[in-house]
Amino acid sequence: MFDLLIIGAGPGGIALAHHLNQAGKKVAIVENDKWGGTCPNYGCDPTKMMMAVVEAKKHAEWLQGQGIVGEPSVKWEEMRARKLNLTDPYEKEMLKGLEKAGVTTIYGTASFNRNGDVVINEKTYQAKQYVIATGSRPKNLAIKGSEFLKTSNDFLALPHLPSHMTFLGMGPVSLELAQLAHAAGTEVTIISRHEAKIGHFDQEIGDVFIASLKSEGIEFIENVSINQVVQKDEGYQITDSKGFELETGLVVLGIGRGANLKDLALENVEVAVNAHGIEVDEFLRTTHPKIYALGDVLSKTEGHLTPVSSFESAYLARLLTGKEEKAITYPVIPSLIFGPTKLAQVGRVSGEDIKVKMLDLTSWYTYKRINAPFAKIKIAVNDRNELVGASTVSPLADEVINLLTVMIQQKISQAQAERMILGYPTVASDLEYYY
Ligand SMILES: Cc1cc2nc3c(=O)[nH]c(=O)nc-3n(C[C@H](O)[C@H](O)[C@H](O)COP(=O)(O)OP(=O)(O)OC[C@H]3O[C@@H](n4cnc5c(N)ncnc54)[C@H](O)[C@@H]3O)c2cc1C
Ligand SMILES: NC(=O)c1ccc[n+]([C@@H]2O[C@H](COP(=O)([O-])OP(=O)(O)OC[C@H]3O[C@@H](n4cnc5c(N)ncnc54)[C@H](O)[C@@H]3O)[C@@H](O)[C@H]2O)c1
Repeated sequence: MFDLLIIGAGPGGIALAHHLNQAGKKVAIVENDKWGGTCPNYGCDPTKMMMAVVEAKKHAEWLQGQGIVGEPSVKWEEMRARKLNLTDPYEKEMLKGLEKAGVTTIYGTASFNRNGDVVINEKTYQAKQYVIATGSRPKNLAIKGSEFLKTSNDFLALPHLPSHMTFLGMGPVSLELAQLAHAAGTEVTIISRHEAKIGHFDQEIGDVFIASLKSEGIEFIENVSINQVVQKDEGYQITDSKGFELETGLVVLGIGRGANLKDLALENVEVAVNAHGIEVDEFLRTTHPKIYALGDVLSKTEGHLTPVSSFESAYLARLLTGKEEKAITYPVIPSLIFGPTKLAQVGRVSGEDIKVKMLDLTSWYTYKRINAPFAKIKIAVNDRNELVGASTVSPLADEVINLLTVMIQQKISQAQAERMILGYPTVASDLEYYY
């Protein structure tokens, strides 16, 4: 009998396995695909490894005629080979790490039986407690020809790109993958079923991000709901019910992800789920007394992101080893969309009780240095002049948003920011001038 059996070896499940193993618990972890889960195999890591190439190209282009001679170009096949060499070994390293630490690893699909035990490859396993960390999978569209639609996993596995590609949806998956394809020479169209608006991001700042992609030549089509995909000689024809038609080499889905529940047989253990995933209370407990859940598989508003899964696994490790008694409370969580120009947001940037200002940063030294064409920030402070939120778009938005996240979390006011000395010239040395 194990102390704990974890289903799903993504960032959430693996971190929890290590935490509890180090605490002396007898831990088993089950995986039915790649050890490490979505982030290192199909998500964050491979996409950002490729994005580094696209960023390098753009940074060189921005300095063309100012010292840079010649225009670099991106080759999909080489960029993909780099990803294969650098991120594909993660899977084996993750498995080795678990085995070396003494965690029992089981390869197979886990499901619960009516006794509340877990069955894997027809063998039954028992544990004192179970954690479901099965993550999510891409949603498909229920339309005619949906079998021709590709997922983000399929996109990353393409040996070559067609001359034109279409991305459905306007979330981070479409907006990031579209940039990879476009930089490698493919014409790209992004189709939104509504007006172009990026999820929860501030509309004004989001519009600047969209403008940056449009300036590259990425096409945006709004208010179109595709209802049919038909195979053609050299690709596909997609249509809607109002007469829209587009011929394209490939159609990639970026319309969100749904919780991975299908193999778990949760009906046998009466774990409550809704349309967005598993329901848990503020201690990450499901409706079954021995079963907890964490990560992307949860129905939650905090964001389905790697650091959120990791945060939940650290909390659960403390809870299950008696080091934590309180309910989980999340800190402010930044969200990002990557590219040579990045979009990032944290906290609140609208509301009656806060002061909000917009700064155009393109003339600031930090951005002039790299000749960035798009750089803006919206900053919100409360009546004590403490930062409560920010939304920003620039090539350095990833670094800026993390610094601002720390400042919001620590409730740092302008007076306190002025008393710090930070390296110059960097994004950090701009911080005190944002207030
Ligand atoms: C293209 C893309 C880019 C992304 N980029 C970023 C980014 O830049 N930053 C960021 O923070 N997040 C990003 N994400 C999101 C991030 O990958 C996820 O939030 C993160 O992987 C969630 O971790 P998890 O452990 O909850 O689940 P997962 O990583 O999904 O792991 C769950 C694991 O459980 C396994 N599993 C499922 N069912 C069973 C079963 N019945 N039995 C056994 N095993 C099972 C699955 O095979 C999987 O390996 C991206 C996602 C995608 C798709
Ligand atoms: N940089 C990052 O942090 C990053 C990068 C990639 C993915 N992710 C994570 O991966 C997950 C999936 O991302 P995503 O972009 O696929 O999903 P998303 O939910 O963020 O965005 C989905 C988009 O598709 C649209 N949409 C939904 N249903 C549709 C339909 N039936 N027809 C047409 N359009 C539809 C939505 O309006 C939205 O614009 C998210 O949790 C995201 O946080 C994060």
